[in-house]
Amino acid sequence: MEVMKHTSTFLRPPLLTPAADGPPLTYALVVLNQRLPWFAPVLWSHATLRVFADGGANRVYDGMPRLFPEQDPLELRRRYKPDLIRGDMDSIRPEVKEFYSNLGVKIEDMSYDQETTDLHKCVTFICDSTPKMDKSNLCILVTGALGGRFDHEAGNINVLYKFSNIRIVLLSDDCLIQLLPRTRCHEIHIQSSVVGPHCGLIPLGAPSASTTTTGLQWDLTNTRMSFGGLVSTSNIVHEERITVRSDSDLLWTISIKKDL
Ligand SMILES: Nc1ncnc2c1ncn2[C@@H]1O[C@H](COP(=O)(O)OP(=O)(O)OP(=O)(O)O)[C@@H](O)[C@H]1O
Ligand SMILES: Cc1ncc(C[n+]2csc(CCO)c2C)c(N)n1
Repeated sequence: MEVMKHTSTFLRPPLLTPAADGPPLTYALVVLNQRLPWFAPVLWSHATLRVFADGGANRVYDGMPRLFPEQDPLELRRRYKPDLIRGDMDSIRPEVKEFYSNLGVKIEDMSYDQETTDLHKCVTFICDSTPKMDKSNLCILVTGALGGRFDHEAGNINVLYKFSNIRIVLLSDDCLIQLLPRTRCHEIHIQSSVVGPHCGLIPLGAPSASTTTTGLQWDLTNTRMSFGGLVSTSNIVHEERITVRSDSDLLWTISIKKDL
């Protein structure tokens, strides 16, 4: 079975990122409508495509001047200009919409679609603008995806399952989540300066009859996992390299260090 490697190098400034830490990935950033994390500028500098989901535009407009209080707010807002604003446009403020529109940013009102979330709409755009052969190197980073309203959180996690062939990382201030598809063996390289030690493995889509891990304090060996049975929470990374193999798709979560 093919090995899929995972790293969190996107949380370190690009200049500090070692070249051979993992597969060379192309990053896209989606900003959702929750408070901008303080490491958003680092994610921004890794990304080659940046999309604001509806009210996510307000969060960058308000949040960047808050993160850099000594800098000119107008200059900051011009610098952190997205490639697209997409969504059903019920949350972006009129003056924010006007500001980005005047900068020439395309603003796509998709209010005709009340079946899919704004995150789904943004991920669809990123996939559509990435050539098929490059999709295996694509990694979509999503800020504001966790915490807050539980229906939104569940909807955001559902996007991981809907696009299970794409690397998508959901981020909050405190942790990140990604899907480990059952079709691969997984090697997770821990950058202990930015993530850990708390982690978890969660069989959210379906129970697992057999999951095996290495590198964790509480490793699993052909273990059954399910809701109502065992779910691995508050586990601890013990080694720099974690391996996971399962007969079911699993959610991997790891804490983000407070002071990177
Ligand atoms: N509290 C939250 N927790 C997690 N994700 C959120 C939260 N609020 C917004 N999001 C994410 O940001 C996206 C954009 O949110 P926004 O509020 O702009 O539009 P919306 O989806 O129409 O929300 P609402 O249901 O509040 O009208 C949402 O689709 C969701 O993915
Ligand atoms: C069963 C069901 N539940 C909720 C919605 C509502 N909804 C789901 S995604 C979305 C867009 C949010 O920007 C909205 C309004 C629906 N369509 N179907």
